[in-house]
Amino acid sequence: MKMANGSVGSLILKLHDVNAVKFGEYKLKSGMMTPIYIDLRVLVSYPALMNQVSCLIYQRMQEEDLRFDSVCGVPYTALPLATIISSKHEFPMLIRRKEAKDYGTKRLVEGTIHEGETCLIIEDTVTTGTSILETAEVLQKVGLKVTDAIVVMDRKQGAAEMLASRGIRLHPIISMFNLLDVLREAQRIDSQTAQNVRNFILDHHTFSAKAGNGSEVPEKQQCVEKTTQLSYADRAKLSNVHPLASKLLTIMQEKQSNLCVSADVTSSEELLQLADSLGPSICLLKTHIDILKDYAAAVGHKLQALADKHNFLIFEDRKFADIGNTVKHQYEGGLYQISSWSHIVNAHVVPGPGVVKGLCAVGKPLGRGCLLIAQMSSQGSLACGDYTNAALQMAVEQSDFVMGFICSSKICPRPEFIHMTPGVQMQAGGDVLGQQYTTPEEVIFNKGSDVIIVGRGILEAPDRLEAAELYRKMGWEAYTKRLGQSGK
Ligand SMILES: O=c1ccn([C@@H]2O[C@H](COP(=O)(O)O)[C@@H](O)[C@H]2O)c(=O)[nH]1
Repeated sequence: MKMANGSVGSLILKLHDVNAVKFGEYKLKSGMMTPIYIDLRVLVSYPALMNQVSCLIYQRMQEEDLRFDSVCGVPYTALPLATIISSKHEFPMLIRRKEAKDYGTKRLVEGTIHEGETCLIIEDTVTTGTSILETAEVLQKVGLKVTDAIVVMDRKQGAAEMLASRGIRLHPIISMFNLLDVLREAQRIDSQTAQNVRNFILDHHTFSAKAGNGSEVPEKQQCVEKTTQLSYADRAKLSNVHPLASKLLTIMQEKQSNLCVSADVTSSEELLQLADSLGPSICLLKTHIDILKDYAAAVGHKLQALADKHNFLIFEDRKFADIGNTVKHQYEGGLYQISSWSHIVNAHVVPGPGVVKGLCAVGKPLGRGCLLIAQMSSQGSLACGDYTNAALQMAVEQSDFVMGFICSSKICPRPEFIHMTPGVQMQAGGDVLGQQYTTPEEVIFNKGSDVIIVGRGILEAPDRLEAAELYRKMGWEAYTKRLGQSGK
């Protein structure tokens, strides 16, 4: 959330005060049962709150520098919000009728329409995003463009992804996870309630990038997608899982380790010594081979031997980011010949799908896999929002080679994808160059990721092995807690 968390935080507490946020068992419009219900219809009874929400919406328009000619609230709850904003800031407003009149003008959109102009949609709450889409389609039918929508509350169940697939950017004021954090911090809810809701949200993502629609995922499919409660072992057996992802999940289960050590050292000897000593504690060894001052071809082969000896995989954090033809050469050739020794590599999605196609041409015949960088741990990272959604879509489209993501939290409901999170230390914080740290518990338990990537937290510890074991145990405990069982 770019906005000052203070004002959003105070709004969340006030919404809770007026019973606009309810915990219990509720049925959504779609029939889906939910442990949390957001009812912003009550806002009309609280004019001061209504004004606060409208101000935050306006603030968001300014921050995002949104360009539009008119606003339209999705009927009915967002109508008064759009009206206040329109009146206060003198933006022309349009009203979408839910049903056309059968007399008079029979219009579906009221107000003066100038074909080709852009209309900004305002909505109160989104789950799937279909209400926004329906309104957008009506506006588009009368010749308007819709590129953006602002929503007060995003339940984080797939609306942003669905709308992005239809060319509409979603700008939420409050996200579900933000709401849970604020209510939990203010002791309005207990940690168990927060976790139940979090798991529910993570497990009930409604957008299927392949289907490309906002319709809710059928109940049967949802069961398969309850990733946070599926064990690594169960996920390893899924029929559509990438063979290397299956191997990694099996290793994780066998070694009770979701720890990837980031071996950011500059001498080959130290790298190999690290791989040998920490090997029993880790599921994955991450390298930056180009920081070695003394690389020789033998290093890759020795790493492979250690990976076999200790049963871990190797992940060269090369972050490919060029056109397909170039990355092919970078992956298989040059000094490092990465494809010959590294099981996993990763890529930025900025070049488009060609980067994955290029890597796949080299890596797939060798049984290698690729992670897409959907988010980054560094402060001010641009890998967020639509960019993250684009990475997700690209992964789904090339899932024969893409096995997961580098991300800060679980971003995809599909259990065949592995989520790996860097920027992990025992305590939250950061370094002077913008790295941001969260704890193993936060990453695995709260954010639903699968693998913690730890570098300096281990490398700078007085006893690296002891530190690695500590991280392994913390990561594993967070995972078993998430599963709701111990030690499985
Ligand atoms: O978003 C990202 C992507 C990659 N990294 C890499 O992970 C390690 C983190 O090292 P620490 O010492 O634990 O900070 C490092 O190799 C980065 O290149 C990342 O940090 N964030």
